[in-house]
Amino acid sequence: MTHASPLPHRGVFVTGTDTGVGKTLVSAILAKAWHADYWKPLQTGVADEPGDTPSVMQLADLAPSRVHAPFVVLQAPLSPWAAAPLEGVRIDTDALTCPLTASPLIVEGAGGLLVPINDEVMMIDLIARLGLPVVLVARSSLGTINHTLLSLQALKAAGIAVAGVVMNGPPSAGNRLAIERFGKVPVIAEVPSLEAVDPATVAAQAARVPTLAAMMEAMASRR
Ligand SMILES: Nc1ncnc2c1ncn2[C@@H]1O[C@H](COP(=O)(O)OP(=O)(O)OP(=O)(O)O)[C@@H](O)[C@H]1O
Ligand SMILES: C[C@H](N)[C@H](N)CCCCCC(=O)O
Ligand SMILES: [Mg+2]
Repeated sequence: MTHASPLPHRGVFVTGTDTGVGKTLVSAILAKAWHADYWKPLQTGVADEPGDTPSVMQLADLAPSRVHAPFVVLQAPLSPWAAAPLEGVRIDTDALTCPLTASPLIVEGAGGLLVPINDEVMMIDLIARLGLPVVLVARSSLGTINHTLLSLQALKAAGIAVAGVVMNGPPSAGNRLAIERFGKVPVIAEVPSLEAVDPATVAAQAARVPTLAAMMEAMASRR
């Protein structure tokens, strides 16, 4: 497959304040909303579950050609740094570049920003190298202010553009206000607790997110 880093307007990197915070659900919502392709380059934990790629394909109802195979798939439900040596794998992040796509691309990370990929490279370093702006997924509940502001601080220090935060879980106006005020980034969507996570509920949430162009224009106007 031919790979090249896409231009910034060509998509986003979906990261989170933690593992299990809702990155895959939000990636499916954004892929549906923006008619985007999806790529999870570093997939761990397939000993326990099929992985995020088939989930997004099903939830966003994506054709197989819109879903790009991971760069590395590892069995253990651990960071890539911990899971790779268990299988004798060395992850060469220099060889890791975005697939060339005709549509915008949603790239989903593994865990949060300071998850190690190998002895030298962390998730945040990979994001910086791929050059896509970030959508940060955060829990809506108590404790999220600290986790979200720490993540935003790390992104700012690394010079990574942040398109916005998605808050996942029961809406909290107070937590949203704190994140927007102290983080100086917009909350672009609030995804409530869904009774079912399926293509219909994903489509309903997709109808509520801003367009990719509007989000990118707003980001550019903040610079
Ligand atoms: N708003 C929500 N309503 C209902 N269930 C949710 C919601 N958000 C996430 N979940 C469920 O919580 C679990 C974890 O979410 P998800 O897989 O999206 O997390 P993740 O950040 O992608 O994790 P990982 O770091 O493993 O990639 C999933 O079973 C998902 O369906
Ligand atoms: C297996 C799991 N679902 C994720 N893909 C990997 C999360 C690694 C998190 C590491 C950590 O922050 O402690
Ligand atoms: Mg995921």
